[in-house]
Amino acid sequence: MVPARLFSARWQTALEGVGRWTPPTRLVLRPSQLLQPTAKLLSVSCASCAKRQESPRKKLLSEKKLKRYFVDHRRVLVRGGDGGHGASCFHSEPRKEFGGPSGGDGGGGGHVILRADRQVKSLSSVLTRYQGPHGEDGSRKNCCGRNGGPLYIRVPLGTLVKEGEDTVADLSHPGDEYIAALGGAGGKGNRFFLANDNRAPVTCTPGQPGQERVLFLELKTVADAGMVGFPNAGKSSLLRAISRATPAVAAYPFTTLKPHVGVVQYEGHQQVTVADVPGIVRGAHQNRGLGLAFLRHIQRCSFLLFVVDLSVPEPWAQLQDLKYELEKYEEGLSERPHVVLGNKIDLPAARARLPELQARLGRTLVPLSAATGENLEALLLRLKELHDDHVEAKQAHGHQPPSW
Ligand SMILES: Nc1nc2c(ncn2[C@@H]2O[C@H](COP(=O)(O)OP(=O)(O)OP(=O)(O)O)[C@@H](O)[C@H]2O)c(=O)[nH]1
Ligand SMILES: [Mg+2]
Repeated sequence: MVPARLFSARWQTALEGVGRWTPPTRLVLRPSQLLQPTAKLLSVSCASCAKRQESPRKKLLSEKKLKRYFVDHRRVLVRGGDGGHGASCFHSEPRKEFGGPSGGDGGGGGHVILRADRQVKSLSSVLTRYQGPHGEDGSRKNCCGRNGGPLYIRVPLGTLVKEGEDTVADLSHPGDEYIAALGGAGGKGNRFFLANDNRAPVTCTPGQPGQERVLFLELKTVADAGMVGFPNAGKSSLLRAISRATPAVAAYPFTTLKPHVGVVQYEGHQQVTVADVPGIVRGAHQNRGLGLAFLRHIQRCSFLLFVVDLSVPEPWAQLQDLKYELEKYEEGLSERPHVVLGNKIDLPAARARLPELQARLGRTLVPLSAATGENLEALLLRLKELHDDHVEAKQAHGHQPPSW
């Protein structure tokens, strides 16, 4: 309650006789605010003067900065390590002048290996060229050179490895590995060529050069559900409402510049991952807007959540456009199991358009409001249904993803 003495006598007289009056919200002060000046004046508390000790929190990056750190494709030159050369020498010691050939073999060069790692979120940490460790040369006294160890490149889950037009690997599970470049074999020392008819070979062979390849790494976000919608439809707001992900929300188009994945938790530790990808505009398949770069993130999702803004004049046209763009990008993409989320039903204009869209779509439509949380339970239930159907289909196909 606000103490009466806070208002001046002039205010009090002006307000008398007006009837019931409630103070405007900006005049309402919280008790902590009222006490603050007194505490400062008296300065009796050491604690108030002490520097506030807050636990260090991770600095939140703006969406623009995140975009800079988020790299979803990379061209990489990988080269395996060269094999070490074989040695050519002869053993000799007092009283054993001709001890025979004793040149050791060279060590093998190290492979360059791509490994899927859950900790890595984008390809920004991947460099443009990698060289595997070389093998050591062989040496005297039959000593073989040390092998070059493997060089691991950590990549995010859902990385596709392409060479030219061909996809050579798909690293979608933690720990998946792909040998990007083989190390060269080590050369042979002259000891290797010792034979009955040749007791003193001088021949030794050089190590093989490592394999060299140019690979294209492409990241496709791996999530169960993908949110597809025009900019400002409320995709990020929805993801915030149903998961603990915190994508930026603002009233201008293209607020989201990189995909965000949120995890929706259900009872029994069941989890469904949902990806919020940047908004899609008409002509996205021709690379308009941020389109093409992010349509590939949708390609990987098992089922889709079309988000339409019910407050715009013709929401069904938005849905048609979205499906058209997906279909143009990849045939059959819009046919995947999906549900249409009619967002912003808290607005009167949206409520007015709801019956018409409901008549067109029937059960596929889930009207809701990310802002007020209205009908979010229906979305969570449908999401679980879609997920369960997907898991069943996967099991029926012997753990193979169903063909769309
Ligand atoms: N009234 C109302 N406003 C909403 C609702 N959901 C989102 N908004 C508003 O719509 C605007 C856009 O929301 P976002 O969540 O950023 O939309 P988006 O689809 O992620 O947009 P992009 O990232 O640009 O593709 C914001 O101003 C939100 O506050 C809703 O249910 N009701
Ligand atoms: Mg967004």
